Amino acid sequence: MTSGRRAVVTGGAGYIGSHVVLALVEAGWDVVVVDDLSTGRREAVPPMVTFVHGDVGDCSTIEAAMARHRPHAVLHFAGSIVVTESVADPLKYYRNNTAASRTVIEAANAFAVKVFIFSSTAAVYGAPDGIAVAEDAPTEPINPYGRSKLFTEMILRDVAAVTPMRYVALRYFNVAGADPKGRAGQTSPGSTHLIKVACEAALGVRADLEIYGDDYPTPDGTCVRDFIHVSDLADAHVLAIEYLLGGGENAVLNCGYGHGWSVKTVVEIIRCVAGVPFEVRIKGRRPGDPPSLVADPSKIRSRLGWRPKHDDLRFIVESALAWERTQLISRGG
Ligand SMILES: NC(=O)c1ccc[n+]([C@@H]2O[C@H](COP(=O)([O-])OP(=O)(O)OC[C@H]3O[C@@H](n4cnc5c(N)ncnc54)[C@H](O)[C@@H]3O)[C@@H](O)[C@H]2O)c1
Ligand SMILES: O=c1ccn([C@@H]2O[C@H](COP(=O)(O)OP(=O)(O)O[C@H]3O[C@H](CO)[C@H](O)[C@H](O)[C@H]3O)[C@@H](O)[C@H]2O)c(=O)[nH]1
Repeated sequence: MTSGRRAVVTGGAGYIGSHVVLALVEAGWDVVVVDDLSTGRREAVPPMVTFVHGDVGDCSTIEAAMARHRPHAVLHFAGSIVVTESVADPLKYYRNNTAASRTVIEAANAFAVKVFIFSSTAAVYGAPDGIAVAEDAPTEPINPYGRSKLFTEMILRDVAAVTPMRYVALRYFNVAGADPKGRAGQTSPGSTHLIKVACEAALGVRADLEIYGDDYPTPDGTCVRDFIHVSDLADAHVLAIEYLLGGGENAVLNCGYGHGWSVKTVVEIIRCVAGVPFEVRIKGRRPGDPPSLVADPSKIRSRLGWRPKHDDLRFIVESALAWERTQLISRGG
């Protein structure tokens, strides 16, 4: 049964958005997805969810969706997400992440939406020291992707200061894994994410895995990241909406578990869980990669009461592998 509350979810046909849509439907929300399918898939949107095909950077598209559906909340996932691409084509990122977000925020405001949840990123911190980073750490992004998201956080802060809109910007660390019930997973074509790529290598979809740099100032020389299961992240979104509806103040919150794993360790765990010794090649550093990014998650725990259920890298990998196997079967592999 629905609660009569409606959410517009931009980018809801993508990896994270599709998991959040499932969580919202389970929480009783009516959901409208607006997505241009540039990296998302129509099949990722469940049948009970309204789908609008269009670019959220186009004000007539997003305004029409707001006018028609009059949402109580907007969750804004749509965007471009590849750090190296942002280095090569910064204008794409300032258009699709900053300018398009401005358009979505403007449309939400025009239709008096009071609750706005934004997909931000740990990339806003740049290259912090190896210690877990809290939200009040300096924001000094080292790539256009991180800057394009930080600008949107700034727009939100300025707009919320003079309107009734309230927002939560969630700074995701490295999102991985798939829905434990097998209903959703990562499908973006040509994904560059470590766990996705390594699972594809383990299943023979790719010839090998390249490790980008083993000369970083980290314990084993490879980069360190804080991997969060996508379903725990989805739960954080539902809690963030409830928090704002309950009168919570604007907030910027880290989404991570608070411990880091090196690229080499992740690869070893994937080899072990998959039971296949796929080939790994050490390559040079990838442009835009910080050595270490680990969250201090104290604030999201205290502010939202968020308690992750899947803080276990083996479980994350198992769910990602299970999803990849279903993709192989559906492709007839
Ligand atoms: N995956 C991660 O580890 C990670 C980490 C930090 C932040 N994020 C952020 O989370 C959000 C979702 O990321 P994801 O991993 O699900 O990526 P994704 O590529 O799977 O999803 C993005 C979705 O947005 C859609 N989209 C892109 N531009 C659009 C536009 N202009 N209009 C309408 N739809 C558009 C795509 O078709 C896709 O469905 C992004 O904003 C990303 O920056 C992701
Ligand atoms: O084939 C690969 C893929 C990745 N890596 C390494 O694995 C680490 C993680 O890389 P990912 O591409 O999986 O993720 P990023 O840390 O680059 O970025 C991810 O998390 C960020 C926040 O931390 C951003 O939000 C971004 O959208 C999201 O892609 C990096 O050191 C990268 O060099 C490899 O060695 N080989």
